[in-house]
Amino acid sequence: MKLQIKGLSKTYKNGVKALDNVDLEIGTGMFGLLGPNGAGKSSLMRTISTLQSPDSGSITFGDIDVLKDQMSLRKVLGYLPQEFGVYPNMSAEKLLNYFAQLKGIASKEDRKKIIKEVLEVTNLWDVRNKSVSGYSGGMKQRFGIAQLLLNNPKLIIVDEPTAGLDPAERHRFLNVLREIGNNHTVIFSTHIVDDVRELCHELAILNGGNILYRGTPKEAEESLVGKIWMRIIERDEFDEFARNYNILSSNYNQDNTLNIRVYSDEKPHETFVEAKPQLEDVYFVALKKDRV
Ligand SMILES: Nc1ncnc2c1ncn2[C@@H]1O[C@H](COP(=O)(O)OP(=O)(O)OP(=O)(O)O)[C@@H](O)[C@H]1O
Repeated sequence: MKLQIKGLSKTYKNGVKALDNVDLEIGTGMFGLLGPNGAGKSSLMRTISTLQSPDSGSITFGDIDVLKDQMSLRKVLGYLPQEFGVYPNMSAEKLLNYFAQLKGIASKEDRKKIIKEVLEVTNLWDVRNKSVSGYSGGMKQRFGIAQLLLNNPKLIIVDEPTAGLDPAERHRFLNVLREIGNNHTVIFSTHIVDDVRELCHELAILNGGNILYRGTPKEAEESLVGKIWMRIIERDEFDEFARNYNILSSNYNQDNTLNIRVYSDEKPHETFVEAKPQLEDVYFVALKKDRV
């Protein structure tokens, strides 16, 4: 089912324009919403999830008019907010049983079946008898996915789920999402470029409430072929290079030198070599252009 967002705007009471005439179309699969802190990702996610209202615009999911018929959307929605709050001292299995009852799954047999399924999908089956309050950050995030899968949602929204996870936990979490993305519409917000590169077949870059880019990661990278240039400089040369070139990113080498990546339509200087564009370059170019 397709999610269609048109002309969505939101200005908070303090005058911050969090969403500025956002148009976005999202189909089945993993969709990445990439943007820095404060870009408006959570505002967009909360609006789609019917937790807050926009000032103007429309949202439809299939034939559901999301802003008018919030209940219909909630029935098919699975939402994992940025902060899930505190978990009680209860085993994962018991807690899921409780959530399943809240979600109206009346038959004990049905609950048992779906709970087994969601524990297996999220790789928590072996630790189902352990208390969720004692889970690691990554396990808690996977539990968050398990609970939202209970009512078999058609639209899944996860807001910055990998923030604060260690690399192994992040990897495990992304694998779970990848599995789910095969047959659901999943919107996944993050400020981590690698999350999107590894996982999403389509992405949008959001900043200042505006969509700066919309397409596939591959198209995004191809759009910068011949425009990304690299060279190694000394650390203390950085300021001078920053004045003369459009530096997108710089990384330290072990010997105190820096690798810089520069955006330019032409070779900026004979000392630069052409680099293969990466999604991270696309992200920085979009943010830089937005600032000009
Ligand atoms: N309830 C609110 N009242 C006032 N301003 C808000 C409110 N919620 C968010 N904002 C502001 O709106 C802008 C967008 O915030 P939002 O939380 O949507 O961004 P985000 O991309 O999710 O960033 P983060 O990752 O930091 O949460 C920010 O400037 C934020 O300070």
